[in-house]
Amino acid sequence: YSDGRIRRFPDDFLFGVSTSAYQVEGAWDLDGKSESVWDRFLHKNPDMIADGRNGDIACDSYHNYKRDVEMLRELGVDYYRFSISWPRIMPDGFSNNINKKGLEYYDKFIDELLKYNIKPMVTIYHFDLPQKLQDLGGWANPLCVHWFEDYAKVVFKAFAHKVPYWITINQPNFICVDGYGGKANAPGIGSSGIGDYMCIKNVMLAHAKAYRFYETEYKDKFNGSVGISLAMNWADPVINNTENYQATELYRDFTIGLYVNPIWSKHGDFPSTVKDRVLQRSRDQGYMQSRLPVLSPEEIKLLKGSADFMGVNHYTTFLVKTTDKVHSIPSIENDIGVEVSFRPEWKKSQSSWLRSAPYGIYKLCLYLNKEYDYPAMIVTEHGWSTKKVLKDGSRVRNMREFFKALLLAVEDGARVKGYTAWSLMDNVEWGAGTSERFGLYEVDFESKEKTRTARLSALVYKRIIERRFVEEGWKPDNLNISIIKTSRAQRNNIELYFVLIICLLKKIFPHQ
Ligand SMILES: CCCCCCCCCCCCC/C=C/[C@@H](O)[C@@H](N)CO[C@@H]1O[C@H](CO)[C@H](O)[C@H](O)[C@H]1O
Repeated sequence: YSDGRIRRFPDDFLFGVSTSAYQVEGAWDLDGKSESVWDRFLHKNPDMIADGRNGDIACDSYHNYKRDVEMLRELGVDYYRFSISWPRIMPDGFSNNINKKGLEYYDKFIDELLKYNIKPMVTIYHFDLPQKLQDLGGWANPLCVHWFEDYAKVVFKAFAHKVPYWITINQPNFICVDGYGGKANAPGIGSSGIGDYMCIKNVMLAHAKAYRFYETEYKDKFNGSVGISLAMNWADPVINNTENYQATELYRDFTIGLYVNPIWSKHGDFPSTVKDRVLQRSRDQGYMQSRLPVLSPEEIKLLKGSADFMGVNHYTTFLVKTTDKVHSIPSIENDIGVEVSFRPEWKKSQSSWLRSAPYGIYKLCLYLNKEYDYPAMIVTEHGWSTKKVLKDGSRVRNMREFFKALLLAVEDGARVKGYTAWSLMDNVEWGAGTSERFGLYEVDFESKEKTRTARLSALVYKRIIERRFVEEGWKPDNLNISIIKTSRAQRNNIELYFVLIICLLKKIFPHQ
């Protein structure tokens, strides 16, 4: 996936970085914010956090947001993807109680971004449900679709005029499979094979409701783009025989198709392979109905076409093979019936689930083009974890190789419009605490100020954004980073002023 040729990023390709509220903001109970499911989960289970650090303070971006914007200016990014915390805006979860101070925080933060021509890309929901709604069933309760719609309405009303890019929901699979099916992520319900599927249906519908609301109320006025971010790691068969090939296709249908099909496929709905498999397994297990809830014709219609872009969160590739291993019953794992692994030669990161296999993005893009007719995509997350180290050569290598494969995919027809590095800075990696560092900037969590320091990867990313191609072997003299150039938007403005001045001069002195 790299033929040695240098490819340039298209002129309209945008670069950004990403974080989420729980992972960076801190101020967990300040200025009227209420408890989220992640606050509750990690407060109740401190032993589950790898290094004991939860999101109570995190990077303290609530107080350090100006420094965060300064870092974005140092990098020279076009946009910043961050999320809004539902319990900060609506402490009871419902629209009857809007926290003015919460809205004010995001308003001044967005203004700070706009001041420097950095476009906000807002994720409306990145895992932090108000605990009060969880007490009513959370995403397993079909009413959560309407609770989320109301929350989205409040956020759109407040910021639609300032925000050009919206992501309704981040990674339904992480919310549902890990949080409702499993116990390792908040809210840790552990209803595998049942609660996870109920949650998936509700989360997908909640997304569609929010999309339709923006489409009706704000699209004409502000012409923003609204998408959804989906976890899309690539999967290949361990050995290319028919059995493993079919198992891999089914694995993709369960991990990618389940979320992509309802929005981007021609006929909408969950993939028939998934519906058939869960129905068959459910019956075998004595259930009278499928554990996967049905989407009604109206719901299929609501979901179909409900996104302006596909947010692709891509980190790695898994190798798939069929298995006799007994997964718990019922469970999604048992419904799929496979085992995953990595090639031993793929470089390890600091996270057990993440190895470097950058070719996966090329294959993923071509797969999405074929299956879903060339969707418009934005890579809304891609990154690499290390220990606490400033010279992060492994992140630089992984990023450069990824870009080469991505550019090849673009040349071969992928409509990828932007790339978002995860993450701007080290943050609270959910249950892993701060033991897995994903930041382009290192954060000193011991310091009161949560001091941020640019890593080697920050300088390399900055250079790629400036030059718009990957310079193999380029190294900075040192790790100093500063704001040395105006952003691309500012440069465009300067060019525009220049043209206007020339026109004006020509008018004043027509014969010169
Ligand atoms: C030979 C040993 C084989 C081991 C194989 C391990 C198999 C693991 C099983 C699958 C687990 C999948 C885990 C994938 C997770 C990512 O897609 C997910 N973490 C991405 O979510 C985003 O992650 C960011 C960094 O982790 C960040 O936390 C962000 O908030 C998330 O949106």
